[in-house]
Amino acid sequence: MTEPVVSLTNAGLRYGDKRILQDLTFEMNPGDIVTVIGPNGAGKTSLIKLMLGIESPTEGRAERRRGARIGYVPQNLSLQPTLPLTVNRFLRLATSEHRQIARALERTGVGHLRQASVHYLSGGEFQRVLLARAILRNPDLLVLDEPAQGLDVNGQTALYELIREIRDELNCAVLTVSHDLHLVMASTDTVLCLNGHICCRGQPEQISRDPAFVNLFGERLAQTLAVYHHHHNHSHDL
Ligand SMILES: Nc1ncnc2c1ncn2[C@@H]1O[C@H](COP(=O)(O)OP(=O)(O)OP(=O)(O)O)[C@@H](O)[C@H]1O
Repeated sequence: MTEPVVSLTNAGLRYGDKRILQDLTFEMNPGDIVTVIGPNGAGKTSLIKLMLGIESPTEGRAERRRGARIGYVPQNLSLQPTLPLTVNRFLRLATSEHRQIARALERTGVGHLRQASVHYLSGGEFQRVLLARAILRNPDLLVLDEPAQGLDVNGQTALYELIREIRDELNCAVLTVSHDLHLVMASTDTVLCLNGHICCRGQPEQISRDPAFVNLFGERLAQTLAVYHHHHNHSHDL
């Protein structure tokens, strides 16, 4: 059996007196696509911090496989607007390997933007540049915090398809945080429903019938989502 890329065992997190996360036990293995959903303040970003090792659990354990490489696409990244910065130079902050940069940009469909200014990219283009940056070193775990924010429906679908293709090629584990439940239901293998603790988890169809999910998101939404899960066998251009 292969060792999980990252695992949490009864992990909890407190900030001072405030308990943010408790009793989290789950692991990510190569090829897994897991999406974390939950209301505002549920601890989704805090969970990512535990997985990335930015925060240490105040209870239980968080472990990463020795030598595991992690690629991270942040929720938002503000770049100093007065600083001239091309896409190429932005990625060179992460690696000096020209070939890696070219390959990653081609892979995410924005090879033609290499000399463009990062300040003039559209939301969808910038997300793809961030994704290229995250896959520069062939990560074992790709973590994306609301990657489809601000994209239109076609852009979101295309981005999720791209993430799935990258998973197939790199055989990495993918952990995503998303607020868009419809998209989640259509594009992930496993949903982890978080509200300080793991309320429920499983395949999208299964989850949408789980009482804990219905309780958290409401009957009507759960019913719409139950019929939403389907497989994409076609692609959408940006
Ligand atoms: N460094 C910190 N110190 C104290 N409290 C914090 C800290 N970081 C987060 N929190 C609190 O932890 C809780 C969970 O925050 P977190 O950002 O993980 O939630 P989230 O599910 O990502 O929320 P959202 O969907 O709104 O982005 C919030 O109540 C937040 O105020």
